[in-house]
Amino acid sequence: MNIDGKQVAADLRQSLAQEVAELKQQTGITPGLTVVLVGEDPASQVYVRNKVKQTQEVGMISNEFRMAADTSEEALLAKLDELNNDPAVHGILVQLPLPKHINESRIIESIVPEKDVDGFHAMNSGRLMNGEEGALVPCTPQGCVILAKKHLGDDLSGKHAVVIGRSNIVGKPVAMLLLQESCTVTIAHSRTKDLPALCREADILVAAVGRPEMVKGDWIKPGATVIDVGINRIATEDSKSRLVGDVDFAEAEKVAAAITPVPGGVGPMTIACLLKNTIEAARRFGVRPQ
Ligand SMILES: Nc1nc(=O)c2c([nH]1)NC[C@@H]1CN(c3ccc(C(=O)N[C@@H](CCC(=O)O)C(=O)O)cc3)C=[N+]21
Ligand SMILES: [Mg+2]
Repeated sequence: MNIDGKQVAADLRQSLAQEVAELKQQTGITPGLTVVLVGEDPASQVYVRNKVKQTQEVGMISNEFRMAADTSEEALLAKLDELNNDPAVHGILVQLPLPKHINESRIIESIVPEKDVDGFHAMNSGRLMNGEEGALVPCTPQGCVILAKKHLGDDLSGKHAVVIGRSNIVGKPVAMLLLQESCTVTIAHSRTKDLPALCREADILVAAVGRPEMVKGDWIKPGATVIDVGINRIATEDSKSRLVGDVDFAEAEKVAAAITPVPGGVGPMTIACLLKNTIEAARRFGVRPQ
């Protein structure tokens, strides 16, 4: 069975539009999301365009700043300082990866945690790790858990979740969320021994490695729930390209009980959860207009 992330994301955005309308009516605050894009990567530009469109569709304010690829770290920090202090901006997203001459973690830590809608700031990741209230939680991991629950129901307790990938953006935070759901969590990575055998133990398999179709059908336990985070563009014979996940979908769908497709799985959920975080930030920290 396919888990239809596109549909789940559309449903979520519809309820977010309702929340935005209520927040506006009750407080006069319109949630505002600002995306900062450094450089000209065409894939990033498509992604930013989708984000802008969907932000506006739910009734939020969308702003976009494009800076040249050779922008200095100081110039980017100055821009973020301005956005940190702008009361109309509730969420700030700096599109990653950044050009090599810019120190990514320095940039992430310079966003005030209250506006860090990616949830990458140490204050937010620390709160997530400590199980404290009030963390802004990374978007893709939130999307993964929502999609897993779509198939399995709200109670994930006792399930063995295997997460392949240990990035700060997906692997580590999704593992923390699944632990919070009382799963038994294993984090696997490039040095893991006998990865196929480990994956075969998983009730919930989250693939977040960025290697096209790496996870094969015989890595999957019959009846498992497979969440494919990978978005890999590969060349096709007709010299075009197509998107594939980290999971060999054709093989895996025969074995799994449920699997997220690529495209139309986790990707749309990431954007919907970004909007959700921005509304949350506006609700908690937004200042009523005078
Ligand atoms: N600070 C930061 N935060 C991010 O969340 C972030 C980032 N930087 N850098 C780039 C990656 C990538 N990413 C995607 C999100 C949604 C889709 C998405 O919606 N994909 C659609 C279709 C894509 C297509 O057709 O090209 C899908 O999977 O169905 C893709 C990619 C967020 N990222
Ligand atoms: Mg890795």
